[in-house]
Amino acid sequence: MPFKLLTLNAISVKGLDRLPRDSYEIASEFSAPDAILLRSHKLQPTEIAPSVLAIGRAGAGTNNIPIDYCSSKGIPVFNSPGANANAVKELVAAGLLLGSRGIVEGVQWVNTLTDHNDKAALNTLLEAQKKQFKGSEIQGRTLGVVGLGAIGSLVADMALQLGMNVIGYDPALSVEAAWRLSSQVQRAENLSSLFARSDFITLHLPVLDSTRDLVNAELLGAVKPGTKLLNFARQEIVHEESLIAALESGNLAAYIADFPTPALIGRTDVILMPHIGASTDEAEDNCAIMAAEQLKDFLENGNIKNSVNFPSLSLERTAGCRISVTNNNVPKILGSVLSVLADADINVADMLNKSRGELAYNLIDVETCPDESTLARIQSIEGVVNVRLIGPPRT
Ligand SMILES: NC(=O)c1ccc[n+]([C@@H]2O[C@H](COP(=O)([O-])OP(=O)(O)OC[C@H]3O[C@@H](n4cnc5c(N)ncnc54)[C@H](O)[C@@H]3O)[C@@H](O)[C@H]2O)c1
Ligand SMILES: O=C(O)CC[C@@H](O)C(=O)O
Repeated sequence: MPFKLLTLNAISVKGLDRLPRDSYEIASEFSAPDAILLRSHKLQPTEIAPSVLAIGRAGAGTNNIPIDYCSSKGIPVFNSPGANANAVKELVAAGLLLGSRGIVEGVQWVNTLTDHNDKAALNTLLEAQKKQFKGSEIQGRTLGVVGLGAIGSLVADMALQLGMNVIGYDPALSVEAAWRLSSQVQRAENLSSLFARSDFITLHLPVLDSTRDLVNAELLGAVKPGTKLLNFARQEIVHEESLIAALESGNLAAYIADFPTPALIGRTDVILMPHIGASTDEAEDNCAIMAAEQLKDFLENGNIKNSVNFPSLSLERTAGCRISVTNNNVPKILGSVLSVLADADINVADMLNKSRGELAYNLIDVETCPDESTLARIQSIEGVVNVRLIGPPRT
């Protein structure tokens, strides 16, 4: 039986092509899909049918997915870390320039000059008026980067190459991200210090309970007059009322962001883009390919890579059947599962077990495929969230 993949956004064909159509049916409507692939669609628990085994997010942020609900049902959620980082980095470069030169206002003004048919007169007008659109250069200015993961580290490098000084803050920097980071990035001890020392501040962290409204009145009150804030992460990270107050006080000179809201649209001190940070051919392809391949390896082999709620785990296939078991991360459950297999005279050929937070996940390769009643006995063990029989390896 082919796997049924429900897509809830337009997904790049290059990604979908990683799923051979003899093994995968792909559609935007299914009553009982095996997996869901989406981008920014705000997924509600009621949209996740009991048949769903996994969810793939073609992108970085997973705040549009009810992660706790998925974990409670034993559904791994995958994302595509880094796959759209270059696209966002390039838009941040544009944001820095749009925030420091009169580009937006200048282009808008030029577009009003449609009735000026005389070239020489037009030129005289342009030369007389261009002083309105004067800006300043970013070279030599200080950029504060909040979050130094896939995007933040590329932005930091790009800013150094443009001759900026770069200060970074990331309290949970991974070892790999630290290796990627240039030694020229100065470390801020805390956010207040980064906000107080920067001419431009750019946000590259996820929205979590701990980061919602992180940029608040206190931090915005600490900025130097003329500071500009860039937000290509998520609107929820910035407390909107405090942002507007900081703009109105004149302390914060501009807000350049990828997340329009009714209160911000139309302000002259704000430049808003329609969430296009990842909207490039390359990023859409990269994200879709990564998400599709991760879903495929999970559906066909039970392996897990780049999940935001499950441990990473990959076990090379042996010839026979594989069972995956998700359980609460408490003692004795794995022992009970193995006892059920032993009672059914099923020999284990290989196995791997890992945990993350409150969940544990096991792959068990067996020499004979368990029948329905053996699987039902495993499912009935207290603390087992789900059990799945994964057929022999697909060729
Ligand atoms: N505008 C867009 O279209 C677009 C595209 C891609 C990503 N994003 C957003 O950007 C975010 C970052 O993406 P990424 O690919 O760099 O993710 P990432 O996971 O590689 O990096 C995020 C970094 O933020 C750090 N962090 C977490 N909490 C922090 C805090 N309180 N203060 C400072 N740093 C903190 C983490 O330690 C991590 O290093 C995503 O979660 C998403 O919301 C937006
Ligand atoms: O899919 C998109 O267009 C946006 C993705 C972006 O917000 C992300 O978090 O990766």
